[in-house]
Amino acid sequence: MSSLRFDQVCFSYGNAPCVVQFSCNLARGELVGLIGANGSGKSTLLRLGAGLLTPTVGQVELDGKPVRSWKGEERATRLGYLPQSIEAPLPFRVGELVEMGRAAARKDHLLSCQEVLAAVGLEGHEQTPLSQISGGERRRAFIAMILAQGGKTLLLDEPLAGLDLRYQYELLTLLRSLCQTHNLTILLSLHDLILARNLDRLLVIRQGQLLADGLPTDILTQQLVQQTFDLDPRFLMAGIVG
Ligand SMILES: Nc1ncnc2c1ncn2[C@@H]1O[C@H](COP(=O)(O)OP(=O)(O)OP(=O)(O)O)[C@@H](O)[C@H]1O
Repeated sequence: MSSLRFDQVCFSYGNAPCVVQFSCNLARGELVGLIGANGSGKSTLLRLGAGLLTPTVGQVELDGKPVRSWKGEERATRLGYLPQSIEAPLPFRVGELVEMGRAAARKDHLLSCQEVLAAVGLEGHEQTPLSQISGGERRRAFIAMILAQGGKTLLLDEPLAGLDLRYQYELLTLLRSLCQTHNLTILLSLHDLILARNLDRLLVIRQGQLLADGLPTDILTQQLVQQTFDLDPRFLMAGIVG
């Protein structure tokens, strides 16, 4: 059974179509990247996956049931969602944020507070106010909260944005090991095609439609990248495509 399934999903903001007949199955244990130009619909797809938006047509299923039919706490124990923007002023400390994630977790949650903070490189920062850490550190604190929540399906909107190279690779390594050892399903949007080559599978979208779905080494061709981003064919892509 797939963990998350999009079945012929369409979505419009008002009269403007944003997602067009999008279908895919995400299996347990997969670390999947979502690639596309600005405005192509990545965040919208992740919000549909999290049940924060309702498809105009089609269905999104989480663990075999329509995602929105899982109620509040039940959904929170199954699914973690990291929004793209986490700018809200928060009068909390790092440890309190992580505890909020744990409050939603089941008894058999995956990782302790200490473990998730160590995993994102914020050990010893439990008492630090969120207002006193950098943007990249704040993103890592939110990722720690989502890991503490213990859901088996994670939808992460640009989790690597604003992280320096070390933490980008450390976070990817952590996410990969969670997929392998705890059978998590992770769908994350990203813009860096070199980092994307480290994922198990990529979904490439253009104007809300699925252009390609497969292994990074198979699908990241010069032609696909040019089509995805409307690039001038003379643009040099050494190191980006396989
Ligand atoms: N709340 C909204 N109301 C109306 N239109 C929206 C809304 N949110 C997004 N859109 C539009 O839907 C389209 C897809 O937006 P979305 O944020 O899903 O793209 P994205 O691929 O995540 O972009 P980016 O890479 O810039 O984050 C864009 O044209 C955007 O303007």
